[in-house]
Amino acid sequence: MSDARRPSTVPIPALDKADRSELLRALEASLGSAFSSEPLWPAPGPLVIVISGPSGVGKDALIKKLRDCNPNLHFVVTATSRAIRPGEVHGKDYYFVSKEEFLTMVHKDELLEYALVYGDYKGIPKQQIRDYMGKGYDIVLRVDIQGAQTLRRILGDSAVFIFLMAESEAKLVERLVDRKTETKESLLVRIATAREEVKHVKNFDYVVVNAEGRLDNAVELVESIIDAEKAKVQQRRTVI
Ligand SMILES: Nc1ncnc2c1ncn2[C@@H]1O[C@H](COP(=O)(O)OP(=O)(O)OP(=O)(O)O)[C@@H](O)[C@H]1O
Repeated sequence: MSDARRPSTVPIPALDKADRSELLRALEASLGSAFSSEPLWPAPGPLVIVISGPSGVGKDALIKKLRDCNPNLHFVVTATSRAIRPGEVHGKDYYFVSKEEFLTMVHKDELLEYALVYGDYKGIPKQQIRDYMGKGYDIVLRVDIQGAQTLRRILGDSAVFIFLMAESEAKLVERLVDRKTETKESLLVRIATAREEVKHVKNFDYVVVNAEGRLDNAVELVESIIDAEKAKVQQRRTVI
């Protein structure tokens, strides 16, 4: 502030002699208002983060690690009509429902997005997202590329879209083969689909390479993306 605007009647004590609170009071009096302790910038609102990528790239593996270290993230549990795989837990990995139950959810408009993927339905329950956003959680959605494209149409730029990619096609195929969950037919479909899917990366906001043996780096990069998004001046605001 220029000297011209400062009321000349308020004396500011010498900086090397005055105690801190005396100095602060004098500065306030001199400026004509008390210093506010209110935050200068509002806390960022909840973020919706969409993580996608080809089958076998490591989406589940990455999400498992993210979950361990980020209690403020809510990982949306997708409803699916596919059969449960060994080790999977109902209500944690997916809500495993019958095709009939799934179609009832569709008719009741309870899903943000749904699709038929490799013969099975997968969909995102809306209410779960609303509940957790209301509690201040950031939301993580794990969807295939087709789902990410639909979500982009629905959510536009209000959500953050991250494409998870392997370092090479060869490594992606090795991972799918080593996982031992696919038949010969479904392997071929997934690989052919992955070749097409990589072309959609341009519709995403970020790409994260999940290189062999370097899952931790991919997790750190996703965490950094979330931090950066939280620090943006123009915040994304999602309404579900
Ligand atoms: N960085 C990595 N290095 C080595 N193996 C990995 C890495 N990331 C994931 N994997 C392994 O690759 C396999 C495929 O990963 P995952 O099941 O997480 O893929 P996904 O993208 O969720 O696949 P889908 O869409 O078919 O469910 C798993 O066996 C997983 O442990």
